[in-house]
Amino acid sequence: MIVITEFMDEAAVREGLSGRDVVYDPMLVDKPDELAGHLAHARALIVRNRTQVRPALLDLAPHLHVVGRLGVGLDNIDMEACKARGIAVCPAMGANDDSVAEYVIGTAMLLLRGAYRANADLVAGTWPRNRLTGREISGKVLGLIGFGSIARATAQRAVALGMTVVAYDPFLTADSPVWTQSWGKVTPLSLDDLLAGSDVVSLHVPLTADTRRMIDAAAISRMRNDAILINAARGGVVDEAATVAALKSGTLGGAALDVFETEPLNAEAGAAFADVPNLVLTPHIAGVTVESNDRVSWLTVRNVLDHLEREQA
Ligand SMILES: O=C(O)[C@H](O)COP(=O)(O)O
Repeated sequence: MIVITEFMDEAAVREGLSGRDVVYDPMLVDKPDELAGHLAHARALIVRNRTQVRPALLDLAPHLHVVGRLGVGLDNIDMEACKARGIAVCPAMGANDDSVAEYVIGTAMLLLRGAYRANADLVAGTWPRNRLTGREISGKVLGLIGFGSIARATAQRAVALGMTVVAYDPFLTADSPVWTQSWGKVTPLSLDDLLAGSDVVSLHVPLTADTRRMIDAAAISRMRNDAILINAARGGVVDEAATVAALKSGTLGGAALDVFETEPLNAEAGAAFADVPNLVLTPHIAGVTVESNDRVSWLTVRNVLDHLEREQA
């Protein structure tokens, strides 16, 4: 049986998994008893970021061979526990790169320009033309924290728009070939230099013990007062309270937060973000577009079926 606990492209389920024994319920993640019943028969499990694939879940799935991840973040999956039980984990590598890259560029342009802030004024009949003289993205410095494939897709777009791109990635040496791409160069920098010199800082790191709260009040204080911070990586990498405080005091120019320490953000946690200036909030959709959902879903179907077929051979 293939058990799918969160939403995916329905055509990929219907056509890609036709003839298979499949349980597909986009809300199954929120029905633990039902999920436990299905896990007893599961040979494959397909999840997004909410299903916690921890030992407690794995104990309920004695026949599990493979976990298909409809995305690339693996912080909801205990990789060691899966490895110890011989369960393969297949992330949808590369399939949502373009979606996240477009989100980063889109929110950077939106926040630099400030052009979204006029509706109430225009409706009220005022004409705040001078106040809304925003900034261009061309000529600005984009600082990428982490330089994996999503960051590279973002850098390519930024270079095409006339930005200078710098990046901090402790896993890459200064002589790595990745800094010179066919579309241009990216300059490796220390984290401090990147924070101090970037107009837009975007995060592209997984959530680990090393990256938790890496953008805290001290890191934000190193950034320019007019800088834009974009977190489409994972909540927990950015200190939310420090970001809100900096936006309110004007020591940070703007922020786009797509991911949060607690997801889904409930009304109580959400209240902390009410009336914060120059803040764009989105519900973890940077990696989810119509197109990426299609790519991610079909890639995951292929990954899971390939794995099950290899096991049977
Ligand atoms: O990790 C990812 O790739 C993104 O967060 C998208 O995955 P999700 O749809 O499971 O959130």
